[in-house]
Amino acid sequence: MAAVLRRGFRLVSFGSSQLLCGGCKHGRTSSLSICSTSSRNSSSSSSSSSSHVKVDLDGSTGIAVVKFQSSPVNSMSLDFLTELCISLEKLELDRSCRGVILTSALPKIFSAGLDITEMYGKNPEHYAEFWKSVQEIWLKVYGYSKIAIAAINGSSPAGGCLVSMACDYRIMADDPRYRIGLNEAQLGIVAPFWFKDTMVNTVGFRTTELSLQFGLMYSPSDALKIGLVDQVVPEENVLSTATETITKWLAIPDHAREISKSMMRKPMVDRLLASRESDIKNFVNFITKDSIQKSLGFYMNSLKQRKA
Ligand SMILES: CCCCC/C=C\C/C=C\C=C\CC(=O)SCCNC(=O)CCNC(=O)[C@H](O)C(C)(C)COP(=O)(O)OP(=O)(O)OC[C@H]1O[C@@H](n2cnc3c(N)ncnc32)[C@H](O)[C@@H]1OP(=O)(O)O
Repeated sequence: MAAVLRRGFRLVSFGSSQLLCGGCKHGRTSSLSICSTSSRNSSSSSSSSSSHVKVDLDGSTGIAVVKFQSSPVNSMSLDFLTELCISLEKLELDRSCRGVILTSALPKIFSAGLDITEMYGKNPEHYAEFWKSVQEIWLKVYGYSKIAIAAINGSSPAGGCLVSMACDYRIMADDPRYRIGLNEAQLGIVAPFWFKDTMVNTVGFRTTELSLQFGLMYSPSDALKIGLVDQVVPEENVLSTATETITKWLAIPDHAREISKSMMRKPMVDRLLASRESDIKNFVNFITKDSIQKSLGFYMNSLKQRKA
């Protein structure tokens, strides 16, 4: 595992094509992975669990279910992102896994997006490390060589929406109280170019333009209308529909699907890989501004007051 973690992003030759393969490099991975528990049975199915992520791999189907379990709202902290990245990397390297379903173990929430407390009141070094882990999860999911399906069984703002969009297919629960979208503008922050491009590639330019400027959050039925999700189903059917869907994808020869995916996504992945450092600098400059810190503080208070 340590060797896997030390390795950076690399290109794997596959016939005449090169596929993307990410590496999760946080430098703080070993202590996190030591905390995880895992078991493997005779049919090569396995389960593992760490504090934020639970993984069940069915060796007979090749399908892994990756559940977010970070109470109360699956906000994406540095630890959460690190664990998720390691789990996905392990599955990517596991020959018995052919596809993953990302979903939540918590009721009503897929993910509350990036953990705002990681972007508030900390020092620039922390912001840089955090942003690097955000880049890594996007690079990992968007450039994933295996099939990735989002089973969105709750609200999914901002970073939650980004991770969903980075998957190959999205199935959302039909509860009208749930919302999904890139709402950054409502927090007084700005989605960076790779968030924006991921959305453009999912729903098109005009819809993204309106969504980003207003920080729009969509109900499941509206998300379906604009193509932000591909299917809306009763909540109790989200996981079974995701399993049926991934089974259809599994009928396609892996190499043909992988190369097709890489052909579509590699230019965007390469763009971020080429500008990671400047993107981190932009983020740190932006997030350390007094006015932005003030907006985030105000937003966090409003979340707490809404509850009171
Ligand atoms: C031009 C240059 C550009 C450079 C780039 C610059 C900047 C880009 C920067 C950042 C991009 C960020 C993307 C993000 O993901 S930001 C996060 C956006 N997320 C949200 O807005 C979600 C906010 N949360 C909610 O709407 C609700 O909490 C939710 C619907 C998810 C759940 O509602 P519910 O009623 O069940 O639960 P609550 O009582 O509201 O929350 C419980 C508890 O959790 C805390 N919390 C909620 N969300 C977050 C979060 N994202 N991070 C941290 N903490 C969160 C909430 O405050 C409650 O805490 P407590 O009161 O119990 O202490």
